[in-house]
Amino acid sequence: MNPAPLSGLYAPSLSLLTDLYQVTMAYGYWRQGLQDREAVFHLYFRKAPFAGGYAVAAGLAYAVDFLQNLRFSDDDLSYLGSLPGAKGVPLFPQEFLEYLRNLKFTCDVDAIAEGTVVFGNEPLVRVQGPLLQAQLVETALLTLVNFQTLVATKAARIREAAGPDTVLEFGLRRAQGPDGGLSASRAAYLGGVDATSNVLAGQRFGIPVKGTHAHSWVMAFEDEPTAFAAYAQAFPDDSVFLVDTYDTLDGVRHAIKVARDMRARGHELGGIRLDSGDLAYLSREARALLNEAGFEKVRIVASNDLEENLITSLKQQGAQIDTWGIGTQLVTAYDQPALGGVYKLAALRKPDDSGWDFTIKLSEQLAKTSIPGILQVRRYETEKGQPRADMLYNVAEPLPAALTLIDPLDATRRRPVRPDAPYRELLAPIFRRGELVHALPSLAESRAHAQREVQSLDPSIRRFLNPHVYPVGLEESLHTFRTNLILEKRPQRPA
Ligand SMILES: Nc1ncnc2c1ncn2[C@@H]1O[C@H](COP(=O)(O)OP(=O)(O)OP(=O)(O)O)[C@@H](O)[C@H]1O
Ligand SMILES: O=P(O)(O)OC[C@H]1O[C@H](OP(=O)(O)OP(=O)(O)O)[C@H](O)[C@@H]1O
Ligand SMILES: O=C(O)c1cccnc1
Ligand SMILES: [Mg+2]
Repeated sequence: MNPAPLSGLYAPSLSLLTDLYQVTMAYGYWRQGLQDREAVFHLYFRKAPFAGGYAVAAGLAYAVDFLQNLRFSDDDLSYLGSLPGAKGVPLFPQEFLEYLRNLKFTCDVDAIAEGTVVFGNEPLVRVQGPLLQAQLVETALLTLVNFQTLVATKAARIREAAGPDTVLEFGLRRAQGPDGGLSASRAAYLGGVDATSNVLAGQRFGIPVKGTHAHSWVMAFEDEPTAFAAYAQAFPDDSVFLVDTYDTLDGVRHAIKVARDMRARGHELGGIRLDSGDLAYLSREARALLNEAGFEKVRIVASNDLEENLITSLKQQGAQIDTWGIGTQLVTAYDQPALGGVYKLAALRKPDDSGWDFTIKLSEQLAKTSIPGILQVRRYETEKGQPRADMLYNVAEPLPAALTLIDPLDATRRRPVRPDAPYRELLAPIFRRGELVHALPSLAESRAHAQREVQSLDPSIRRFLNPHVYPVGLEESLHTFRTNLILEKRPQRPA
């Protein structure tokens, strides 16, 4: 068989996109007769990435595709059946594989919409259903949501720095492989860039595709003016010249010369691109040369290892750049290459069906101790829609009349909730008993939602340096329950 490594990469029916231990646990649960015990898991991260104040949720559309197509094919089952245990006997017996063959995803899934701003400890996805199934999907959900949330957040930061300028994503060549490149282009667009150079992402997701040309184009001709003229011949109305192959300001002069010829033929040069040197100085000089020659509308594109802090600095230096091309730093989330999202068991139906056992993972660090319950995130907002504070609460327990938020890391930090405070609930039903019950928005709609969401945050939470910490609290009765559960589970050793 000749494997076609790319063709299936995004086919969402990747039922073996998992860690082996999910399948071994599934078999173990099945042997114990625990496969259908109702369980609740939450997917959440603990700290916003890039030392920032927020994250932009992304990846849900991929997760939905994955879950909708969760079915073990004959190929999947024969592969699992071929796995040997230590003594050479198959790791998984045939009866279990038959069980998997008939397995249908029947869980309830609630999730926060893509593009919504989210904070540490908030479940982005909640899965409730048969223990075996809810466990089995852990790894896929994490890999689909972690990376895209990370890149969407990076893109939102770059958008913040660029303000109204155009931002182009140029990352495919430096991405973490083809999947990294494709899902990064999607997440970057969701998070706020305007277009991508990645043509496959354009085709698959409808993202606008844009680009200039490389240094090799200039090097392939006898001199720079000839190269520019040749490009203009091919693209009389869609040319952006890369001017820094030999000498940037000479390059600008050559671009102006060709732009004059273009204008004489009824066409206009779109822009020039700077890809090295002092981008602040060179862009100012280039702008002056272009304006003097009557080319005020020719855009100045900059690229070269840019990211949000450099963009901010260049703007402070008076750079005359109106289009930012960002590759490596964006698609690899260079300064924080992974979001540490986790998936934790938070509730199990009691064996006699008389209610829930809420479960907790203890840790030496309170920050890593999980939150028990069947959680919902309630976002309190001002009348103008500015988020003020989020409350995590257990939907399986009645809410008291008077609500207080308690910081999960410092129980002395409390905020009473005004009884009339407007709010919205962030987790919305996506699947009910395995059926999709939610019409997913288009990528463009999620992108517009992300822009509104980020803009609605107070600037103190959006800033890059030591952002203000957005308040996320546990509802008081949840806090009390969790504290008591920690005390109950933690061994009390005598001093
Ligand atoms: N005015 C500026 N202030 C701060 N950083 C800048 C400024 N101009 C450029 N930079 C950044 O400095 C870094 C190094 O720029 P430099 O011109 O040395 O590029 P380079 O990688 O050496 O160029 P080349 O790609 O031609 O080798 C890049 O990340 C670039 O974005
Ligand atoms: O810098 P990034 O944000 O990753 O943006 C993409 C980079 O890719 C291209 O050149 P490449 O890096 O391949 O060659 P160069 O470094 O010689 O310009 C382009 O000219 C940018 O510099
Ligand atoms: O179109 C461009 O200018 C481009 C595309 C990919 C990488 N760097 C630049
Ligand atoms: Mg480069």
